[in-house]
Parts: sequence; structure tokens; C-alpha cells
Amino acid sequence: MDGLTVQAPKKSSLGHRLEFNVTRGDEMNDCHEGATTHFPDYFTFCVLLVMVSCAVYQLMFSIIKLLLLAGICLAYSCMVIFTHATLFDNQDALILLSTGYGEVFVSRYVTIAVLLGFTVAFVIHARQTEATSRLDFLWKLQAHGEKEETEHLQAYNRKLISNILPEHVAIHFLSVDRAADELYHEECESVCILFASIPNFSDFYVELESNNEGVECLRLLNEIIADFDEILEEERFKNIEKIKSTGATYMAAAGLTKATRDLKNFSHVTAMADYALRLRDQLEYVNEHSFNNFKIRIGINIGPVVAGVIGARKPQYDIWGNAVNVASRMDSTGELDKIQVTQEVYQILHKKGYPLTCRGTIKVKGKGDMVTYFLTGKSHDTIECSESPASTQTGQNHN
Ligand SMILES: Nc1ncnc2c1ncn2[C@@H]1O[C@H](COP(=O)(O)OP(=O)(O)OP(=O)(O)O)[C@@H](O)[C@H]1O
Repeated sequence: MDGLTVQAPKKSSLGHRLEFNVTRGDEMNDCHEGATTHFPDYFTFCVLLVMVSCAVYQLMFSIIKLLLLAGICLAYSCMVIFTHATLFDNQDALILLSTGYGEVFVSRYVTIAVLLGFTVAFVIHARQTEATSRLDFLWKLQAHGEKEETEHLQAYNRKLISNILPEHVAIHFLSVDRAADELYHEECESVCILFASIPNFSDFYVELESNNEGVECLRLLNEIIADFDEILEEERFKNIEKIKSTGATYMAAAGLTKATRDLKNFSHVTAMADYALRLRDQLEYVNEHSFNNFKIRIGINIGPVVAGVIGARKPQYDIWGNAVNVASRMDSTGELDKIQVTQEVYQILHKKGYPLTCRGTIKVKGKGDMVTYFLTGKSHDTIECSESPASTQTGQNHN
């Protein structure tokens, strides 16, 4: 065999006399004869690489990593101590012979210590990675939940705003490029305004122990107003927008947008006339079922108005202008169970075939003398498609 064979007596660190038989030969050949390489660190590095590849694999439980790393460490340690101890001893002997310094059996223990050190470090790293991954997962879950909650809240707010404001105004308020403190207002021409009040509701409203301090009276008023709202849901009244209800007075307007204003056929005015007639029928229906004798008084006018939204915290859409004042006066100066309209409204409705009677000239505060009319029935054109009062909550609750 080519190479150098050294036999050296040596004392171990424990004081034992040891014999070495170290051969530095052709490692290629020696490979086949047995493990006589003098650089077993290569194997150690290979094992460390295996351990690294196992440690960096993210999608593995740290406990599995711990078992794997411990298994590798244990297996290699057994090889170092029992089956391939000569490799490490030979290396130590070579170092000892070539340098004169060193200690036999050192590299075995150093190798095991290094492996143990790496195993501990990898396990700590694995535990930290797992903790971070779990935390990430929880945060993602929380973020997802919060995102969904925000979306629900946004949808709810959108619905709420759409209920408080007319659709076109709600769209404006929900748009992102709107300045927060910008006053929303628009001028609208030819808007048909209706005021409907139940003047004798105040006689009905009494606060007694028997009616829960007036709450039962308010419940009935609420049902009447809800019925009026419900009628507006009908397709033929889609041009009409409820403005508000104040006490027993209901206010609505038709033609507030270009889409709902019909300057040619004045369908928004005829819709309002039909709506006024429906309100009267509805109250009759309520009276029948609740054994009351409420009377409605309605006033209608047409003209230009300014529409806008007032308030930041509880924004309220409203309309203002002389036409609104006159419409309110048509109600307040009207008669019970009658629909009083101005001359402008009369001209439109008359042309559309609605039966109207002239009331004559009345004194209107702030406006002087005005000729007014009473709308007495449906248009001849629409008489066929008359409808019965809505199947209202009122009817159901007061039967
Ligand atoms: N946007 C509106 N909402 C509700 N009511 C309105 C609105 N605009 C005007 N009115 C009503 O129209 C009526 C006529 O208004 P006008 O300004 O001519 O008279 P006024 O002297 O202010 O009112 P009043 O004499 O009734 O106290 C008032 O009763 C007012 O309440």
C-alpha cells in the first residue's frame, strides 16, 4: 500500500497508554477497503447541511423538526462513537503527529458537541419560526374578520344614508371626492309640493295611564305615517320623495331631479294628485279599522324650490322657497277631508282630466288673496286603474 504508516505510542488525557496505527494512503483506494479517510469533518459538514435543510423547511411543526434533528444527531453521534470512531481517532493522531499538539479522542467529542449545539440552535429557531407563523396566521384571521366587519358596517351606513336622504343625494354623500364641509344644495324648478296634516290628531292625543302615557296614540300615528310611506313604494309614485313628517303633518315633493321631473306631461304633478287622493282613502281605511274619526287636510302647490342638506351629525334633507310656503298655506288654510291646490296646479290637473272645483278667493298670510281649487277625484284617464287602500299594518293591528 502506498503511503505513510505511523505507529506512535501516546498517552491519553486519562493517562492510558495508547497505540495508533495511522495510515496516510491513497484515499480513493482506501475507500473500498474501509473508512480510512483522514478528514471526517466532511461527513460532519454533510450532516450539518442535512440538518440545515431540515431546519429551514418552514411548513413543519417544530416538534417534528426536533425529532428529526435529534434523530440525525443521535444517529451520527452513534457512528462517531461506535462504528466509525477510527476515522476521528486517525485524524486526531495525524494532527498530533504533524503538529505535536492535540489530544486523542478530541474530535469525536467536538463533533458531537457541535452537532448538539446546532441541534439546539435549530430547535430554538424552529420554535420561533412556528410562533411567528402562528401569530401571523392569527393576525391575518383578525384582519380578515375586521375587514368583513368594516364592509358590513359600510353597507349598513350606505343603507342608512339611503333611507335618510333621497337616492341622488345619498349617492352624492357617499362619493369619496366630496369635500366634507361642503354644503349640498340645488335649485329645482317646477317641483310639486304636498303638505298633508291630520288636524284632529291633537284631540286624539292624550296622556293617560290607560294608554301608556300617550304611547298608544303615538303608535297609531306611527302606523298612519308608515302607511303613507308604504304607498310611496308603489311604482307609480316613484317620482315622489318624502321630505319629512312633523307631528301629524306629512310633507312630500315630486320632481326634485331631472329624472323625476316631467316638464312636458307633468306626470310628477298628476302622480302627486293621485298620491293625495290615496292618502285620503288610506286615512278612511284607518278610521274604519281603528274606530277613529281622523280627518286629513291636504295642500298642493308647484314652483321652484331650493333643496339641500342641513346638519353634519343628523343631516336632514329639506326644501325651501316661496312655493313650499304656499303649499304649506294650502294645507293650513284648507278644509278637512279636502285637497286644496293653487291655480298653477289646477291648470295642469284640469288639462289632465282631473275634476276640480273652484273654492274662490281666500286670504293667505304673507301672500295676499289667492284663488284656490279643491281636487275632488281621480282623472278620467286613471279612474279605471284605481286601487284599494294598502293592506296596511294599521289595518292588521287595529282589526
Ligand atoms: N321646509 C319646510 N318644512 C316645513 N314647513 C315649511 C317649510 N318651509 C316652509 N314651511 C312652512 O310654511 C309656512 C309658511 O311659511 P312663511 O315663511 O310664509 O310664514 P311664516 O310667517 O314664517 O310662518 P307662520 O306664519 O306659519 O309662523 C310656515 O308655517 C312654515 O312652517
